[in-house]
Amino acid sequence: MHFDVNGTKDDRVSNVKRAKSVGKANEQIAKVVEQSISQNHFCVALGGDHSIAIGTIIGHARAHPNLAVVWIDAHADLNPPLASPSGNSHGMPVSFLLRELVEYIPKDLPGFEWAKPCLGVKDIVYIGLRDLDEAEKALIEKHNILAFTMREVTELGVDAVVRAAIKYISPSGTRPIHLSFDIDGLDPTDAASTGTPVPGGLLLREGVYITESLAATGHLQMIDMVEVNPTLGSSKEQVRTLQSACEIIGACFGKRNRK
Ligand SMILES: N[C@](CCCC[B-](O)(O)O)(CCN1CCCCC1)C(=O)O
Ligand SMILES: [Mn+2]
Ligand SMILES: [Mn+2]
Ligand SMILES: [Mn+2]
Repeated sequence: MHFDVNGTKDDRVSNVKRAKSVGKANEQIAKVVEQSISQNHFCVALGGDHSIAIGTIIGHARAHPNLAVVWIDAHADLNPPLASPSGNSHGMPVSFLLRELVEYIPKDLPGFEWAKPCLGVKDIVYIGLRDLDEAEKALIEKHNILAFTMREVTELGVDAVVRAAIKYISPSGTRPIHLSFDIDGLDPTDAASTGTPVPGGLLLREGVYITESLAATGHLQMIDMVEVNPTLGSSKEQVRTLQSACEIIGACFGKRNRK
């Protein structure tokens, strides 16, 4: 039995663990992000669970409806609630954001009454994928969602991948960009202190390069830096993970290795 902050029952509903708390928290996050972006701030959301991207992206889209999203992650986070193998909301956020998936979202989810999808499948691109569930593979295939897995990153190289990603989501080069950066998109050698690490990820150097390239468009508006869990791993791994997160956030503000 789980309870929310008010001590009322908050159990698994339609296979979403702690649905009410997750929904209500994201409702607040969306309000704060919308306000911050509307005041022309560059917004940094620190997590914590990747489920916060439901709030950050819906909030950002309220201020900039023409939003495009770059999702850096070992995972697609695309499981509709009833297809999730774990019931963990951090594996679901993208399914709540895509208009084409609205039919898969349970209508009666407590706390999520406010959450309306704000992206089309062409408005998002993945980089770093290497651990997908069956439903996610099927949805990516069915909706032709652009995904550069670690295989493509290795084959094409990070420069070609990020150039292709930017060309795809912002051909005119003027669309507002939201970077949702799951630290587990990086290789565990650079980010071990996270809940679901997966070997064979992006090097920190590649993560920095992708972020710098997005910043160089002049239209990167916001970053989610999520799934950082400094309670996991050795102290050395914790320091390394936090250092990597800071490097990526720093890269939002321009080149790091200035000559
Ligand atoms: N796809 C997973 C992991 C989600 C990771 C969330 B992220 O990206 O925010 O870190 C994994 C499900 N997986 C199924 C097979 C057994 C191990 C867990 C899920 O629980 O949905
Ligand atoms: Mn998580
Ligand atoms: Mn994630
Ligand atoms: Mn992940």
